[in-house]
Amino acid sequence: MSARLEAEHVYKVFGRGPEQAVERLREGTDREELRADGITAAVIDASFTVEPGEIFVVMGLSGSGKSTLLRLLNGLLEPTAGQVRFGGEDLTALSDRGLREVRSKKISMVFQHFALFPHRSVRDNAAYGLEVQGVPRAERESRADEALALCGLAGWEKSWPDELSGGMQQRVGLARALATDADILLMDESFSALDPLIRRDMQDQLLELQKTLKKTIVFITHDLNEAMRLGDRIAVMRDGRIVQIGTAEDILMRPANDYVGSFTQDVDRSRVLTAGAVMDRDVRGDEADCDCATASPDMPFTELCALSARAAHPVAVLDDEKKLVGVVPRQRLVGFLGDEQHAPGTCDSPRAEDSEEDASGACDAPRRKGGKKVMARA
Ligand SMILES: Nc1ncnc2c1ncn2[C@@H]1O[C@H](COP(=O)(O)OP(=O)(O)OP(=O)(O)O)[C@@H](O)[C@H]1O
Repeated sequence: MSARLEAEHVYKVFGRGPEQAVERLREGTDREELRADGITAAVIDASFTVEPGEIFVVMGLSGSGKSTLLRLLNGLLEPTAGQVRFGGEDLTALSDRGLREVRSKKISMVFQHFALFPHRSVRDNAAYGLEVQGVPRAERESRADEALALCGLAGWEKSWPDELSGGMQQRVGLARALATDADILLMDESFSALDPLIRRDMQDQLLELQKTLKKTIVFITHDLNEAMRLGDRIAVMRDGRIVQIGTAEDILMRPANDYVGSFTQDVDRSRVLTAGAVMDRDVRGDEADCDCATASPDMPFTELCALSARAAHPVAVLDDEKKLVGVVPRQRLVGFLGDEQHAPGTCDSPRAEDSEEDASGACDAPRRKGGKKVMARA
């Protein structure tokens, strides 16, 4: 069973007088002023909740505080102020023994450099966390083999790490984390050392595994594309502070400030946006009621484009109960592919209505409400 992970007003300050430094930060002193005094505010007032089964990505440039935050979450570092709770239990209040217990049984880490033992077989590497827990050999080997199979490594159990490619070695790292059946997976730049194609493959594998495992995952990365691909939600860090928490669409379409906006400029929007994000929600009730193909809110942008190209009118977006929740005129799709952060403006020209229909095949709409055509409103 996964558990909720909560950080509440967490600070981590390195250097002399950390508690006083936190007070100064609370009073408005900025990080640079503290740095001039030889004090580093690595994490400043971080608050968030990671829900069970969620992939929560922490994204930021080098030095923004990601790794420190991760070490606070797994109890390797103690916060200077604030609380980290895991399944409701305050990690900061645990004894050393209690903390070790939580760390070995409930939290698993996957690192960037695979941290495999070269003189242990793949199976023994995958079983390492269980060995630390004192699980008997036969059980740990069968659990390790199961985890390896989940990660696509069935048949490699007896191999040595150096017989495996980088991507496969990282799969062993992932299998080791999964074998312990920990509730929380903390992944620190886990795929950053891999070639782009293998990295993408690992991202797919993680997303696929997560569909059934539903772990609580915190994934650290400096790559926004990776963050957007993996994260149910993304926290963007800058200079120790979390400057925005949101879905990929929130970050892309409603960046909290120019800093976040500047990150999103190179993002391939077509990979991130969905029908729900781009649709016009202002449905008026005079939309087509025909047999043309419709979209669901989570339909990927590229699929929506294909649908729109075949449609004679704006694509209707229906929810699970087949209720109309929005429409997507073709012009709107084009607008969202640019770097505009807002929906395209309204056009009052009566000719706009015709242009969409002219550009594509006819709709044989047998049932148009009140005999009206679908209106292109954007
Ligand atoms: N043990 C420490 N003692 C002093 N300063 C530290 C310590 N650990 C981290 N820092 C400082 O805290 C700040 C945040 O570092 P952190 O490693 O958390 O950033 P990061 O975003 O993970 O960067 P990177 O992606 O390069 O690992 C940096 O200025 C770093 O120098």
